[in-house]
Order: sequence, then C-alpha cells, then structure tokens
Amino acid sequence: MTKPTVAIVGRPNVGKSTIFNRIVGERISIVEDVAGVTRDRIYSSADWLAHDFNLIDTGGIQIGDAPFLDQIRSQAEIAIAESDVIIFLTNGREGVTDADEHVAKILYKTKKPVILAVNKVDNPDMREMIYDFYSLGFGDPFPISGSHGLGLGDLLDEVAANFPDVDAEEIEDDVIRFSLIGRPNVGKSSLVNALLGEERVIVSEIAGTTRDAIDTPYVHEGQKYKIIDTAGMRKKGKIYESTEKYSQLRALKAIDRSDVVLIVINGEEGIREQDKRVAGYAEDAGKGVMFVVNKWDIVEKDNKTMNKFIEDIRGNFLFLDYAPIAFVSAKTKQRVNTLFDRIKLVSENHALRIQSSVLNEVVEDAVARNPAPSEKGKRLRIYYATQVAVKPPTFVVFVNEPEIMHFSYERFLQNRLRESFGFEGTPIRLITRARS
Ligand SMILES: Nc1nc2c(ncn2[C@@H]2O[C@H](COP(=O)(O)OP(=O)(O)OP(=O)(O)O)[C@@H](O)[C@H]2O)c(=O)[nH]1
Ligand SMILES: Nc1nc2c(ncn2[C@@H]2O[C@H](COP(=O)(O)OP(=O)(O)OP(=O)(O)O)[C@@H](O)[C@H]2O)c(=O)[nH]1
Repeated sequence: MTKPTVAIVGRPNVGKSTIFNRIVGERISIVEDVAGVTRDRIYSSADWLAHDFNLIDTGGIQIGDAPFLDQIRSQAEIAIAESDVIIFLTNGREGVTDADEHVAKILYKTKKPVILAVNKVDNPDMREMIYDFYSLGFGDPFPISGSHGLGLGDLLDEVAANFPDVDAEEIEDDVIRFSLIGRPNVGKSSLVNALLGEERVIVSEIAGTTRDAIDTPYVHEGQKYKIIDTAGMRKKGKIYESTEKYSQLRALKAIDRSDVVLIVINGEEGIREQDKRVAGYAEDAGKGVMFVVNKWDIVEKDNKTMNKFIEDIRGNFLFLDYAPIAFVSAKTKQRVNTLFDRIKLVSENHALRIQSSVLNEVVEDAVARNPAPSEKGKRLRIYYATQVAVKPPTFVVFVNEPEIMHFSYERFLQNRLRESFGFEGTPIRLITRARS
C-alpha cells in the first residue's frame, strides 16, 4: 500500500536535515551492514503514532552551480511534485527573510497542504519569535527545535491530519505492481514497450529521458499488472530533472510503491555501483526482486558468457542470492514474453502464506538434524514458529532466550525455509522472540 510522502522545504541553513534526522530517527538496517549500502540520506521511511510515511529532505538535492534562488525554487517544486504534505521550514532566530518569501511564493501555487514550522525555538520563552511568520500566509506557525527535539509532536500531528485518504485503487490486492529500475539508457522504456507490445512510452537515444511517473495498468493472461514509474511522457523542462539525486529519489519512491522490482542491467556494460545501491534498497524495503539483463542481442557471446554474467551478479549481490535472472533483448524481444510469468511467480512467493503445521514440521526437522550450538554455556531451545506477515513473508520463532540465537543459526533456519518452500525472488524475515 502506498504511504503518504512528506517533503521538507526551506531556504538553506534553517535546519532541514536536522529535522529530517530527528523525524526519521535511528533506523538500523541489516542489509546496509551486510552490503555496505548507505541508505539515501534525502529519502527515508518514518512513522508517527500509527502513521507510516516517507520523508524527503529537498535540501539534499543540489542542482549543480545553479544560482541560489533557482536552487530554492527547484527544491520547492520538487516538494510540490513529489509529496502529499509539505513542511515549510523557517528559522525563528533570523525572522522572515527574502528567501523565505521566495519559497512562499512558489508554495502558494500548490493545492497541497503546507504546514509552516519555525525552527530553532529552543525554549518556551522564545515562542514570540513565531508571530512574524504569520505574514507568510500559511496560517499558524508551529514552533519547533530540531536540536532539542521540541514541538515535533504537534507538528507531526498536524502533518498526519493532512494525509490524503488512501486511494481505493492502491489497495486492490489482485494487481501485481512492478517497476523497472536501472541506470539511464539501460532500456527501461524499451522494455516496457516490449512488454506492452506497443510504442506507449517514448524512447530516446539520450540518457535520462524517462521523466514522470505514469503508472501503466495492463492485463496479461487474466492477471492484472501495474507498471510503476516508467513512462517517459513528460518532456524534460525543470532544471532539477537532470540531477542524479532527483532520479534516485524517483527510483526509491517507485520501489516503495512496487511489489516486485526489476533491476535492469545493461548487458553490454555490466554491473555498476548504482545498481548495487538500488538493489540494496529494494531488499531492505522487503520487495520481490529480479534481475533483467537487457541488450543481450548486442553482447558478444560464447557458451560461457551467460554463466559468467550470472556469477558476476551473484558475486556482486550476495544478499540477493534468491533473485532470478533473466537475459532479454527489448529490441529483438528475445525472452521478453517470459518476464510476465517470472514477475508473477516472484509476486506469489512474496505474498506466500505457509500453514503453521507445515512450517513447524520444517522447523522441527531442521532443529532435529542440526541442533542450535550452545552460546555462553546456554542451550537455545526452539519451541515453535509462526508466520506473522506476507510481503515479505515474515516468521516469528519462539525460543527460550532470544539473546543466544546466533545469526548463523538464523541463517541456517532461513535456508531450510527456502529449501522447503522456494521463495524464489522474495526476501524472507525471521524474528526471534522469547516465549511468554
Ligand atoms: N539553535 C538551534 N540550531 C539548530 C536547530 N536546528 C538546526 N540548527 C543548526 O542550524 C544549522 C543548519 O542546520 P541544517 O540542518 O544543516 O540546515 P539545512 O536547512 O539542512 O541546511 P542546508 O542543507 O544548507 O539547506 C546547523 O548548525 C544546526 O546545528 C535548532 O533547533 N536550534
Ligand atoms: N541493441 C539494443 N538496444 C536497446 C535495447 N533496449 C534498449 N535499447 C536502446 O537503448 C537506448 C535507451 O533505451 P531506453 O529504453 O530509452 O532506456 P531507458 O533506460 O528508459 O533510459 P532513460 O530514459 O534514460 O532512463 C535506446 O537507443 C534503445 O533503442 C536492446 O535490448 N538492445
């Protein structure tokens, strides 16, 4: 289900990244540790009370050497284009500046809710600093302090009160939502066209021509699909559209909205660092993943080329050893028609529910064959397991003492689950809990 997106906008130095980090908090990711992937600093999931949302720090998108006011304008435009609610951040210590008014003028043009926050109000007797800010025309300003963590609760209450109602279409669960993610020019638009069997998406020779998110619904052999974030319908216009941070942001947003992510790799060029980063994010977000090696028609091949490429992918994406790999050509359409079935299979695995009795047979059998080694003089006892979620399949294992569950034993149990149930293309999660 799609989460609302909140963007923080404001002139430089008002404290956007401080507030961003405060709201996002400490999010530790196992995948980041394993793969050395750093989560994108300008985009993150966050939550407040029962609300999950994504947060964008527009201050992290710097547009080359564009003049100061153009930078601010672009950041405000990104906030308008990419979010559902906008936090307009100002600095109480400096009062209303020309640059604040510049931001305000751009934000007047949107119908999206704009919440005005005055930062650096570090203690209650500084509250009168906020009155100036009524002049910006966004109603009551919220006094906050990023460094002291003050006022954020009230601000986030107001933000959450302005979240849009969930789009009914978004919660249709008989639709498989997938996206094609990859560096510029790998052939994402061409692949979408090949899948759809018609020239629906504009393809161009110039890198970076896929512009706006236009979801494409499609039915294949009775199964409904939705292709997320692929169309290149909008002409390039805004200066921020060519920045790498912005396309990264778009890719991460598309991943969040997908069930299955197709990591498209250019067969001619091979794997790049950027491919690893998005793949890491997809795994971290718990999405189904498959690799699509495109432009296979122009790769010079002998009988070892494909195996070498597979080894290369396995070596570079150790944490995605479960993701299937397809070799295709959008140009000649070679094997393109096999993609739908594979996407469907990954999606089914991603949503797979295992009967408790069957699950526990597998776990008991695994434990009987390979009992947990003792840790710190204690023996781990595994009582039973239960599946608590799908997308991705998530299991809780009840034990006597969770602290003595070793990660290698956890890994062993995960592997046994994979051997028994397949789970091709989907991450699975295992959580250890004490039996109460
Ligand atoms: N006194 C005080 N200082 C703060 C507060 N929040 C942030 N700052 C300071 O303000 C400065 C700017 O903070 P940043 O978070 O980097 O500001 P930013 O808006 O992200 O800046 P840009 O990335 O340049 O757009 C830093 O020195 C922060 O320590 C606050 O609540 N009170
Ligand atoms: N030989 C060959 N060329 C391809 C194939 N797929 C795409 N191309 C070419 O690669 C170029 C880029 O294709 P696009 O589909 O626009 O790539 P994209 O990934 O959508 O690119 P951006 O919009 O820049 O992100 C075009 O010139 C395509 O004709 C393929 O399978 N084989």
